[in-house]
Amino acid sequence: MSLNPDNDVQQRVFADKCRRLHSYLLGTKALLREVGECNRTKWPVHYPLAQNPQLRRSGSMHSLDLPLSDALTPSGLRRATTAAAAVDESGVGGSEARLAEPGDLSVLRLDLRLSSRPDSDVMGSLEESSIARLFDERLAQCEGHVDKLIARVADKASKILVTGDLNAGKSTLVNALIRNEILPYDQQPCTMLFCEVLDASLNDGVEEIHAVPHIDAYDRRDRATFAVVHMADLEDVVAENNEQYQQLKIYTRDRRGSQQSLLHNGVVDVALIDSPGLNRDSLKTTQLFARQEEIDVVVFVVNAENHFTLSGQDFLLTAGNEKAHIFIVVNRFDAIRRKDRCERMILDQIRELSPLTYDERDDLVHFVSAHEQLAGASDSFARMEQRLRKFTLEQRFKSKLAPAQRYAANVLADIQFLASENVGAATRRIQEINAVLREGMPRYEALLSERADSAGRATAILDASCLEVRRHTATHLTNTTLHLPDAAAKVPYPGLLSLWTYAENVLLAIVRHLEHEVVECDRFASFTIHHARAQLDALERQRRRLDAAAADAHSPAPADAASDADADATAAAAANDNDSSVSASQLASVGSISNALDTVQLELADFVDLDFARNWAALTSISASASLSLLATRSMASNVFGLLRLSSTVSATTGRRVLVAAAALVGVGSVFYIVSDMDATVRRKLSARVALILGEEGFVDHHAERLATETTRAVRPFVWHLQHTFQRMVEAEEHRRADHLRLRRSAQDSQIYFDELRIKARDLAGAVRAVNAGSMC
Ligand SMILES: Nc1nc2c(ncn2[C@@H]2O[C@H](COP(=O)(O)OP(=O)(O)OP(=O)(O)O)[C@@H](O)[C@H]2O)c(=O)[nH]1
Repeated sequence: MSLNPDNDVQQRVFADKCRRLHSYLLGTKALLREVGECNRTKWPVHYPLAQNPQLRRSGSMHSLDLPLSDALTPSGLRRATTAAAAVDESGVGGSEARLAEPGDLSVLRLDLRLSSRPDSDVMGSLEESSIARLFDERLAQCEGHVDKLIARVADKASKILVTGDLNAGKSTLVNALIRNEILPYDQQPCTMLFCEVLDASLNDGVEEIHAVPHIDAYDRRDRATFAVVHMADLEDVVAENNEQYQQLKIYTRDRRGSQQSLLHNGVVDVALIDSPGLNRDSLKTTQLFARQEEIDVVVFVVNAENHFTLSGQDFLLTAGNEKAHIFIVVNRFDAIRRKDRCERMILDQIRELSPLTYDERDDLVHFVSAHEQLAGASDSFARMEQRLRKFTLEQRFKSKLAPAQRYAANVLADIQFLASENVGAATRRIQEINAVLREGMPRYEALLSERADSAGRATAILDASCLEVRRHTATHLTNTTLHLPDAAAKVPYPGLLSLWTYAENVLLAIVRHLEHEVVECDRFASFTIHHARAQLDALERQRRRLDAAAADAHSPAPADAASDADADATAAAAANDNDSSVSASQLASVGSISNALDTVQLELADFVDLDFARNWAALTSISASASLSLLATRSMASNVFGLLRLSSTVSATTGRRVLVAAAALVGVGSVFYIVSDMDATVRRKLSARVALILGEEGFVDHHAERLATETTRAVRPFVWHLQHTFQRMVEAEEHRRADHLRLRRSAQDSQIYFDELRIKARDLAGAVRAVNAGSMC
């Protein structure tokens, strides 16, 4: 039977609101998941530390003055002044500072109860990554809660959780509400597990008690999922559960009609859940905190003799995150002597803890005696019962949907707030990166130009050194081969009898002289190499100064100091290698001279010079009477043939005499000349032969090329080293720039993402608000 003539319409409207809210809750969950994904993989969500007043004053936290920040939580959606805020103002919140400012977070606030310091101080000491991790956990919790809300909105039944401090009279109250003393009660704490009281019609009309070990697996039609408890055993099971059962399902019958009964009311299935006292133990209390999230209506029972305990305050603050309205029953009021004073004090507490409940205190706060009601009718109890019925059945939006709407709105407000914060953070990041890139550009350009300049100069030093060594060696050794007789002339002539030894000594002296001159050329090459290295060292020092300046600009740590040292060691090793390779090459070259000349064998021709053309003057002085026709010839053989021809043209006797005399004269003169000029002949002939061999062997070109190559090998590692280190500097700078560009790209993406997120959250919040405008305040 309907409570209202328009009941069907109301039911349809309510069902439509359920459907819409259900879909918006799914949207809210999707946004939470999106933010979590972004926080984990793309951009650790910047968590505002605005709680610290000093930081806020310094302007280093929220950038509320950013262009996009005007799109912060719309005033209509901004959560009502939270109970948390009230706690801060009153100071009854203890040492755990709560958010108090309208721009602060509520649902997504990281509740760090690590110490007695305010949250902001704790946050300040945390790494950004730790905050991101904590925030991720918070998002997951929040998503879990939204899941529960989705289930609650989808569930057509209404659940009323009766909770409060130990011994406040919760069980007595439930009994009074169903007019059946089914739940055990006692002066000492006795409720050890959740007892859900349902109408027997939900169990096919059978009054029965099911003890459920695993509530998620419970199925009333499957006896394997519960144990039936006899009425006589109920007290024992409730009082001494020993964790055997998670919950009792008590199916009972309220003999009253649907107009009076809360359980079978003709509108909606209702379950009354009696719970263990709040401060029984921490496990039970935690379960209770978690349980209230699945519940539509919380009836909070306060012992009038004790007022609100700390656990009670804490519970109300937590529940207040989504339930703006909490039904409060101040029980055992009969035991209070100064009722007005008690009432005033408790209402004062409620005003601080749940302002919206306080605003509707006539409907939501009741001072009763459940005990008296059980003993007989009580007006105050009847009034309370009637208001609870109304709150649960007629104001179902307020009791069932409004908490979900409020929670979703708070989540969406938090997302908008965080999105704006992160748009600001991303904008600041982009500006910082732009500044760094701008400042770094001249340095980068200078580095590029310095690298090009140094590379050009280093290559020029190398080329000039090689050219110099090649030219010097070619010139020097050419002169040396032209003046070999001068070297031979230094060998003392021991006389005709030691002529052979003299020739050997001359040959040796020529070889020694050549060796000496080659060594001279090597020395010149070494000098040139050292000179080139000194010039390259100067360039390297200049590069290091540049590197140190760059390192100063980027970080206090010296850039690539270790790797530079390695590179220096490599260059030094290469240089040493090349030093030794010069010496080895030098020895090899000297050896090669000896070997080439080893093949020079002394010959008779080295001692006799028959070239009369060149020796004509000497011969004429010795044999002035010789026939001029003989002088026209140029070789010994020609002389002989000339003599033979001459002898045939003169008369026999005279001619023969003259010829014999002339021949004798020439012969004696020639022999005398040959003998007297034999040392010069040896020097000349051997020098000429050696020069000829050296010419054939390409001696000058070989050494010019060899030393030029050696010079290149010795100098080039320094050039390479310089180029390499410059290259590394440029690459390091380019990596830094690439990193900055990547970070800027990421910040730009985040800026766009969070701006879109803010708009999505704002639109969704508007839709959530529109489900039942006015129900959220
Ligand atoms: N004077 C008076 N006593 C009451 C009232 N309601 C309950 N009691 C007594 O208070 C004691 C505790 O009542 P319970 O209903 O067991 O309280 P509870 O909050 O369920 O206790 P736990 O579940 O153990 O935390 C019992 O002795 C009740 O008889 C009341 O309105 N007035």
